[in-house]
Amino acid sequence: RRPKNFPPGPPALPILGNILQLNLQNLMGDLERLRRSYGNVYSLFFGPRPNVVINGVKAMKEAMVIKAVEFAGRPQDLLVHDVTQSKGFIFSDYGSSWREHRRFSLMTMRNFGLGKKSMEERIHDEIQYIITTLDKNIGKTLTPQVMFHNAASNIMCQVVFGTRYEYDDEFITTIVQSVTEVTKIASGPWAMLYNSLPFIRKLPLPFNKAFKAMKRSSDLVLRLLNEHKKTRVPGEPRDFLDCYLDEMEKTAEDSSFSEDKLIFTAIDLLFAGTDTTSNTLLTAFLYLMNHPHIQERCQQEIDRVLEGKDQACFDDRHQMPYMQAVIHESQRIANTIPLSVHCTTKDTELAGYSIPKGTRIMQNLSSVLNEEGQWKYPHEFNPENFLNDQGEFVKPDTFMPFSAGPRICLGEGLARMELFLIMVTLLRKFKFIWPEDAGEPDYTPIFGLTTTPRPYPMKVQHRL
Ligand code: HEM
Repeated sequence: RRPKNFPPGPPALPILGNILQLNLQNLMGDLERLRRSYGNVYSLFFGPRPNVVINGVKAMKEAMVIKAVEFAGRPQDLLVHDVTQSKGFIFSDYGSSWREHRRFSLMTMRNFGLGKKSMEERIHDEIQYIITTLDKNIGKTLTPQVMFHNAASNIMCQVVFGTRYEYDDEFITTIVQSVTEVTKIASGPWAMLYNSLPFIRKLPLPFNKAFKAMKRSSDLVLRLLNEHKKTRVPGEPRDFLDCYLDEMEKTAEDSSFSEDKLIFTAIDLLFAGTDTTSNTLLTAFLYLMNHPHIQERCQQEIDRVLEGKDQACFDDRHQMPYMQAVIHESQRIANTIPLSVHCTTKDTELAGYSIPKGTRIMQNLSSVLNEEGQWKYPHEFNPENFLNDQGEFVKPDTFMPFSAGPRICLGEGLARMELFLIMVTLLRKFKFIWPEDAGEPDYTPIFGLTTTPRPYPMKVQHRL
């Protein structure tokens, strides 16, 4: 039963709640249908537990920005939480451990050059590997999925482990495969059932594969951590692992920093920073190939601003309003994380409804990124969504692909830098062409924890 003055929603069955009425493979269509019936704030039962779904920018801001702390928790009984043994950072609840780890991670990434030149150099180094791959494929048709995935993963590996890996390296392929497997299970129907029906958790069902896959990853990171411990010089950190080990020595024994948490925080960063950035890049190039006039306009702006310069730097974005608009529009359309799960930290109210402490909250970010009435062209790929009448770049409040409030994406700065430098450098050098024999592009993405474009082919030519 819904508590008093709780957001409305469809009638629910005992034990199962609403799960039989939902497409557990892809919730997005159902969430939109229910929004039309019940409004921007409604509730659904996953098993016996009520979840409040938040849609649209108005309710999203009230929850995530105005009542920030009240909505900043994370549920502690989800599959992803159990798979990371409650030691990860992304799924940790609002509290001192999360706060200390968030502050530490942000500071460490900044010190490693986030927003500064050295991080730009690391990204440019990795771009050279993308260029080599593309150079080898001039005139041929390639599938860019693995290339962008490896590039994004290597940038994170440099930050976290201080090294990049060859694309066929066993360490990185095992981690990437395991993380992909966990992600796939965690966003599929078995995770929904695990999260909804606690009594099935001990049964030998397919969600157990997620635990095995995570164990493979954590064993590998532990191996790397042990190597780091042997070779590190205290006070002279080479990467995130070293910084964390320094921090553990500085802080009291009862602090929230521990080797176990380091392992899962490292995996979290790798996971959070790989699929997200690579899927956004894949979406951007899919649309740019099929909108050649937009691609050409980007290239004209890039050529003009970078004339006489060896390479782009992140500050060049201020001179590139059109490119900025295209990147932001790609992120809007990519809808990379369509849903984020939070939990209330105290009894609160939203849109006039009462929501008790500990209620699961589903933040439908997708509903904001294509909300009618908020965008000039909510349902089409059009950079004009981010340009005013003078052709200047403007970022509406409704642009929330990184979420908002205290749990806003920790890697926003890094992701924005990667997207800008990678897209500008590649568009300057290459022309991206949709192969003549590829048929009509299929823009319908594959739903998951991160939205992925369907695999597609790409042709490249040199421009200069
Ligand atoms: C285009 C790329 C990216 C997008 C669209 C994206 C989006 C998001 C979103 C929507 C959230 C959930 C926020 C919430 O629950 O309210 C999130 C959280 C997070 N992201 Fe990203 N992200 C991207 C790249 C990255 C990168 C490169 C990193 C690496 C450092 C990263 C690290 C994280 C972490 C650690 C969290 C959890 C924050 C917390 O719970 O306090 N993300 N991201």
